[in-house]
Amino acid sequence: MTNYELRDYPDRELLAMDLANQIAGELRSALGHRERVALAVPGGTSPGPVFDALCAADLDWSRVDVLLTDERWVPESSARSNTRLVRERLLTDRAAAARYLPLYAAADTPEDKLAGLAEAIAPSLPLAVVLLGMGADMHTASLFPGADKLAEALASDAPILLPMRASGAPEPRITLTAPVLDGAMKKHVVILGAEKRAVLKKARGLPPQEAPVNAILDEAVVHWAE
Ligand SMILES: O=C1O[C@H](COP(=O)(O)O)[C@@H](O)[C@H](O)[C@H]1O
Repeated sequence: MTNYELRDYPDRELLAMDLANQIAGELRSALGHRERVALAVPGGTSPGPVFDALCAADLDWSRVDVLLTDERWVPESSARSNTRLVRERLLTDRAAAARYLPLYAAADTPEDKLAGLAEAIAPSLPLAVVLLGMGADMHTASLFPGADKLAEALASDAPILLPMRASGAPEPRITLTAPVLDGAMKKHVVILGAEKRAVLKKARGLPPQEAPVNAILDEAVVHWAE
């Protein structure tokens, strides 16, 4: 059974401020022990307000590597690009000094660029901090229930990155695998709204093949607001 802490916030604004402060504190503390540290963040609809607060945090961003937990295989010009969200809302203000490690490069499929993208990420691992989201179908990053490479991505010997295709995802994806995400020194999950809270409860006890979010929940902190 996964063991996580659930923090309730009175509203989304307080959640975003408090979570950004926690992540900033964890990055500062990690920078006290290592020359460079890595922060992985999700795309989608939930993390924007956290990014808006985190980008102003007073820390040595020039020693921080920022990467996504997963990317949709679309160019940055697409409104669905997770990179676009990160560039517009996280890599601004003080955080503009961070180094961005992309999970996308122009090519028809993720397979075309997989090796090079993974090679660029490898020296930054393990992640100091990961922030994840969760979809209403219990996916996290691009670990979707029923996805073509889910079993490979959940395996303890999974590579750093895998391409992923799933009926719940309109385009091909590329994702950090479960051991990379779960191996982060600090893990946070942001979920918003009553529906996702009920989904999280329902996920309890299910195997990660059915509820992929369970692959990363152990010892994570889940931040929730209505
Ligand atoms: O497609 C994705 O979905 C999840 C959840 O997104 P949300 O909009 O329901 O918050 C997200 O964590 C992931 O990074 C993204 O690629």
